[in-house]
Amino acid sequence: MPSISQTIATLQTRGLDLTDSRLLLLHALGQPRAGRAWLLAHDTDLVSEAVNTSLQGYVARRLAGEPVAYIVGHKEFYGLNLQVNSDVLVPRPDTETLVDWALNVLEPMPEARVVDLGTGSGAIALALKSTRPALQVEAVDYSHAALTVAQANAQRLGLAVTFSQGSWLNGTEGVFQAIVSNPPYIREDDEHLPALRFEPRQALTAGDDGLDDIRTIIDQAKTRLQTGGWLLLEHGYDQAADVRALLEAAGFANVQSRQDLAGIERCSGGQWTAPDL
Ligand SMILES: C[S@@+](CC[C@H](N)C(=O)[O-])C[C@H]1O[C@@H](n2cnc3c(N)ncnc32)[C@H](O)[C@@H]1O
Repeated sequence: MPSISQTIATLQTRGLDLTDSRLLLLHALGQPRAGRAWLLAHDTDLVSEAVNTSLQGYVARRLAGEPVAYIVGHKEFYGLNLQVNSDVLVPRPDTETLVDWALNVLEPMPEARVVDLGTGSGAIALALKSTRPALQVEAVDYSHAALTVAQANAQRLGLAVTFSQGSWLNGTEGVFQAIVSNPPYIREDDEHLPALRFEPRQALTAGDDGLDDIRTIIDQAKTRLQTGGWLLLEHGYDQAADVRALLEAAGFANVQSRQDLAGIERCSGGQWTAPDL
């Protein structure tokens, strides 16, 4: 029987990166909460035949392109361990930029009412609530299946977020101090879609230019933000100028963008200062 360190080395020779190799092995070993330190402390332990059989199944799925988060059933986002399945987008590290920006604009308003549109696994809403417990956080998704995942994450983490089903702001009532969303923004003919085939299509695409949902959200937000309230949107790597133009055309002020971890403008937003329409 091979040891843990030998098994990880073998997985890497088969084309898996080190992080995925460790995550899949921990999953096969029934140690979902353990990490690199646990593996190092047990590096000479032997991997049983039964564990290895499970592991080979996981490796085959990963090599076929399935995200490792779906195989192991969880993903870390903003320091939270979120459970995920194929009903929700796998939360991306880049989306933490949007959370940082929202927390920044909400700094003077610790008890603000804020909504996360298209919450998926609940990632953004739960990150906001866990960092600022006094915020009144709501979250909407069109997908019942996604809401089931998000609600389970909220319950497990003990975070009081209000979830509702609906289409963008139609799932909510009243006005907000901030509206935050990572909506679908990929073009229907985008060449990268095949690589994302394991994730729900309704989480990914938004019309010919990828901006259909962003247009809808901007239009709805105009009557659902308190004066001075912020609309903050994640978008594609080449959409910042278009999203800023849409926000400005809709009457938003202080329109600006934020860069992701790779230095690319991936979030844009503005403040609603015009009179209600
Ligand atoms: C890109 S995913 C973002 C998921 C999560 N917020 C995140 O950042 O990981 C977009 C989400 O929007 C949801 N969605 C798509 N159309 C919607 C609509 N009309 N109203 C509300 N949510 C919608 C999808 O179900 C999906 O969960």
